[in-house]
Amino acid sequence: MSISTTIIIRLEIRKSITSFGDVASKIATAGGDIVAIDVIRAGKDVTTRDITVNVLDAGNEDVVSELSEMAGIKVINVSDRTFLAHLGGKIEVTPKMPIKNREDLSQVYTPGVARVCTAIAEDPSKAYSLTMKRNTVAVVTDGTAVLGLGDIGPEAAMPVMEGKAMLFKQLAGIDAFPLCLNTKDPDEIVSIIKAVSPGFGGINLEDISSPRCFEIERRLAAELDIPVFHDDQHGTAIVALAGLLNALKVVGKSIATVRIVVIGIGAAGVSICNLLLAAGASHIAAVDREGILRRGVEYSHAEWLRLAEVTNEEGLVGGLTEAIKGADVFIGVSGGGVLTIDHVKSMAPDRIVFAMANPNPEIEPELAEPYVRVLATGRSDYPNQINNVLCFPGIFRGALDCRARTVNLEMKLAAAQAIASVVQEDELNEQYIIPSIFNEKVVEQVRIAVIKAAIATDMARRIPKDLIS
Ligand SMILES: NC(=O)C1=CN([C@@H]2O[C@H](COP(=O)(O)OP(=O)(O)OC[C@H]3O[C@@H](n4cnc5c(N)ncnc54)[C@H](O)[C@@H]3O)[C@@H](O)[C@H]2O)C=CC1
Ligand SMILES: CC(=O)C(=O)O
Ligand SMILES: [Mg+2]
Repeated sequence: MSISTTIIIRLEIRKSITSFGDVASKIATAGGDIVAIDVIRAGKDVTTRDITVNVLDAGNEDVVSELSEMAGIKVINVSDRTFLAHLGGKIEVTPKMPIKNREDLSQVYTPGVARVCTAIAEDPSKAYSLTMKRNTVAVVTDGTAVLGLGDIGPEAAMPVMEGKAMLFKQLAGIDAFPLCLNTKDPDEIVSIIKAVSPGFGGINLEDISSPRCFEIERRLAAELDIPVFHDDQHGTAIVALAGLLNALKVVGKSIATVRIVVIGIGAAGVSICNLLLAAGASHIAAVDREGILRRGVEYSHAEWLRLAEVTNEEGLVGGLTEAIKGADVFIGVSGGGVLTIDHVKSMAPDRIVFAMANPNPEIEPELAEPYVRVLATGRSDYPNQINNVLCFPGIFRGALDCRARTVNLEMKLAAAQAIASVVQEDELNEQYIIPSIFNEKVVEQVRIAVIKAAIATDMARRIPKDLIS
């Protein structure tokens, strides 16, 4: 599947030779979709226009080269809106007050700042009130499992981490810093994160490949007293559970009895299986490259050995083809194109398909749609976007506000219920099982649910004013 993108083509059109109508039909024939036209200069014979065109990546060159070959047309420039949005990066640090004079300077900087430093040295917990710590999260990656792009390195991971930081800020008011590490060694990653942790209220691990991600998260959670949350594991699992709870209501089935196939038993897949089991699922087939996980096989991967004990109670042998036959639910967190139409057709009636791999889902939505009752992807350009962005802003807002020690199972289950409950029963339908990330209720409801669960399980170190009863 190609990813559509928007390009802006600046053209000179010599009116005595060709017309804008000819240009428009050439763009359409080459597979482009005109979304905006701006006149830059209108001369007697030559007009200059910026034409904004949606194209499939693969078709990008076709549109431009076809235009270049037209008589009376000169292509001046082509720019890609997505790349333009990334020029110089997407985030910056902004001071909360201006430094206008010497008095301001001596307050925010030396000598005044020294008294504040001394106060924190005497009582380190004051870092929460006198520094940005209480509202700040590190978004840490080693660039090894960036979206479904794989091990593309720490520099190439930056745009995703900057994007996560933007979402933290816009959706939950949290200041998040991307930290892209030039090491894949779990010992080194743990020790770097521990060393930088004093300045942060929480650690969001992102796009660190499995199985290293499990050990890294476990060690950090045990050794740090701030929440450590691997977004690809738990954020994804929480949103998948929320979507599934609502999808099951739409088709009138129960989580305890449905047969669920999860493919891609990496960071996201392991956590999805764990959370679905905790939420009452009892028939899960977990499938990876070595086939359906089953008891008695000596997997090198500790999480697979553990999952093999608690899934696939039927002892199914084989791969996706065998697992999906008669299944009610497919959840994909593997890679693009793994699921075929024949797989989908072999499922039970009222099929639920969550094809969540990014940027390309396990099956093209247009192909699957005629055969499924509920379809969701991880992308923003189709209905039912099951993406961890519905979770991480709210879960960290809640965890930071109650100064949670960790994010435990109860808090995760509460977050999933909260996301699901944003869609009211009378609004639920096949096309609307999960709220939009722009639905303002999401972050607030997740925050409240997470804080309540943290208080109930003794994980909260303070109760925010609005929740003191
Ligand atoms: N929609 C969402 O919110 C999220 C989606 N994802 C997507 O899920 C995918 C996996 O992400 P992670 O778990 O972080 O990566 P990961 O690298 O930890 O795990 C991927 C797993 O999928 C397996 N896999 C890949 N291709 C397969 C195939 N053809 N058949 C069977 N197994 C296969 C790999 O062996 C590996 O175990 C990526 O495409 C990612 O973009 C991940 C997190 C959130
Ligand atoms: C959404 C996300 O975190 C991922 O695809 O890795
Ligand atoms: Mg991710």
